[in-house]
Amino acid sequence: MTEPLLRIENLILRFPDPQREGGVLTALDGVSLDVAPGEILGLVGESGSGKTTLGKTALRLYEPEAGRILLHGRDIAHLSEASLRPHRRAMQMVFQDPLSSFNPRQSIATAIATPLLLHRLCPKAEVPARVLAILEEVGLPAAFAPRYPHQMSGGQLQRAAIGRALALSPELIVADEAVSKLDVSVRAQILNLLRDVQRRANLAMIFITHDLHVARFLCHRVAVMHFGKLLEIGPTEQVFGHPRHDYTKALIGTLRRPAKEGGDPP
Ligand SMILES: Nc1ncnc2c1ncn2[C@@H]1O[C@H](COP(=O)(O)OP(=O)(O)OP(=O)(O)O)[C@@H](O)[C@H]1O
Repeated sequence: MTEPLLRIENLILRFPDPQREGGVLTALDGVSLDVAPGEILGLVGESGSGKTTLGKTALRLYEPEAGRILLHGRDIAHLSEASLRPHRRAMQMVFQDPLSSFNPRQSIATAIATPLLLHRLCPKAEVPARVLAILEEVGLPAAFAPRYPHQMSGGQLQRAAIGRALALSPELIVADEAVSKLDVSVRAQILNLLRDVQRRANLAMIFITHDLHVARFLCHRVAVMHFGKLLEIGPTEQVFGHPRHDYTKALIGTLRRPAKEGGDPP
């Protein structure tokens, strides 16, 4: 078996409970999983089940209370910010709302160039050409380079956000509801783009979604979360075709029901 790129063991993370003074809310309750190089792992489950918290903790945007986060076998769960720095480049996140993930006063070219310069990934003189190559990779013509975030559509901005993450040649991307705010017509294009770039770069991806159609389309394996626990994990067709838990069965049952009028499109 391939060495996992990322191995998560018994992660526990609690937040203060806003409903009960002094109370805590267990967002991650002993979660363990592996992500192989080049694998897309879907994280599904209802709102509040802990998907985003797990994605952010895997990237060490949160520090877990207990458990291990092994990146290439090295435990990064409790590293200091300074010790984490060399690992940060390898792990990138793409968020749901691309507009709020860009600085409104920075052009797209600057937004992509800044991390390239910060991480000294290419000589300064080559940065403009590298930015254009990245834009092309994500399907944006060079004319977009000088544009500002408010001058672009949601789909175009999400392309730029994917480009900005790819610029750092990461090994793992956590995509958190990366297509759920986009128009249905654009959603398929961005999903195809994610799949193409993932294949080209043999990237590993944790793809967080509440949309089971999307998970089925994109992911090699799927993990189902419920109240901070990982209920089941397996190859996508196995989880969808032969769910083990009643909760997963119920969740998947909703796939077969027609979409409610006015509800989210598939
Ligand atoms: N920064 C935070 N501070 C306090 N509580 C939080 C924080 N982030 C998440 N929580 C709580 O932790 C639990 C898990 O939230 P999380 O956002 O990880 O779930 P999710 O499955 O990603 O939900 P959604 O699909 O709505 O984004 C929820 O009860 C949430 O209210």
